[in-house]
Amino acid sequence: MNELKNLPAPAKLNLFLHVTGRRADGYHMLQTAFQLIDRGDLLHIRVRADGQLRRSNDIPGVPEEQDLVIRAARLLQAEARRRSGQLHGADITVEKVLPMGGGLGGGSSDAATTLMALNHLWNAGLTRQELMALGLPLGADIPFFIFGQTAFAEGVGEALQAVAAPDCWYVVIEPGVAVPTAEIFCSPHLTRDSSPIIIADFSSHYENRNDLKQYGRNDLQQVATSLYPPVAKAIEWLAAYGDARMTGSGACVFCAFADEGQADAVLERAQGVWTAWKAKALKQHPIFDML
Ligand SMILES: C[C@@](CO)(OP(=O)(O)O)[C@H](O)COP(=O)(O)OP(=O)(O)OC[C@H]1O[C@@H](n2ccc(N)nc2=O)[C@H](O)[C@@H]1O
Ligand SMILES: Nc1ncnc2c1ncn2[C@@H]1O[C@H](COP(=O)(O)OP(=O)(O)O)[C@@H](O)[C@H]1O
Repeated sequence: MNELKNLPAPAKLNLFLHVTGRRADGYHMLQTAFQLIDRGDLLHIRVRADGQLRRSNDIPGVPEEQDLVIRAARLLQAEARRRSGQLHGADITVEKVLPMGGGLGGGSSDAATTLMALNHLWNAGLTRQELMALGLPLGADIPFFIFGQTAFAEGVGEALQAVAAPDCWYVVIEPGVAVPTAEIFCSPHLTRDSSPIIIADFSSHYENRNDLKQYGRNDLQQVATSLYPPVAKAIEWLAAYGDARMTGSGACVFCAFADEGQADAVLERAQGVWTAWKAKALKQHPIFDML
């Protein structure tokens, strides 16, 4: 096999996100729950015999050399060469569906899908753990996408444990602004001292409830909403239907619904007001069934 088409790179939602401290290097310690959803980018990959790595399409605002997909492929190419002596190449097409700077982890998910697919196509033989470690320096969310199940995460997001979360639908609003992650973490107004929780608190919250009131909060939300008023407006609008909150460092906002019909009803009201869509919670990364 030398080609894989329609490879899924699903989005994530941060069901809650607490900032518990700051490391000496300035990076923030987090506790979060990552949820995969059934909306995402699509990748097409074809192996090249000449050892070159190329992106086959243009992504406005993301030059080829900065694309996380190409950077991830280069890391794996070097590691595979170290192990087998062979120089592999590929052409990679990325069909972007997810907004950039949306807190949906699109770039990280594209990179994770690239690592998993190329490991398979090149027969590079890295374990899942090795792929997670390879991806981490490119983005803290990449290990989660390779882990591929709903997860409780600590550290900067790389210490992962599988957890059960509600089987539900989400309505997601794209407020129409891109929020740079660094700007939120740099803010002097950011709360950085949330008390650490234990994983059982998160799990029992969902076990003991019939409603979909979400666990904890997103500590990045206050800073993001004060810098980006459309994010605040989207939360305010969606909060009429449930517990609305921001994912990651924003800008996207989401709310959980027990069934698809409820999500459809909210989407109908959003028409003409917001760019919004629904997505189902995924139990597992859809690429696992393809490789
Ligand atoms: C906030 C989260 C939550 O899932 O997701 P997004 O909203 O970006 O999707 C992630 O932790 C995003 O991690 P990552 O993807 O590595 O963030 P980057 O955009 O590379 O980080 C940009 C900058 O934000 C700061 N940063 C990032 C993560 C972190 N735990 N502490 C930080 O202080 C650093 O200054 C870093 O240089
Ligand atoms: N393949 C890619 N897709 C999206 N963004 C990318 C990609 N490669 C690099 N980037 C850069 O990463 C930034 C963050 O994008 P993204 O991961 O989509 O958002 P977020 O981190 O808010 O979830 C973008 O603004 C862009 O500059």
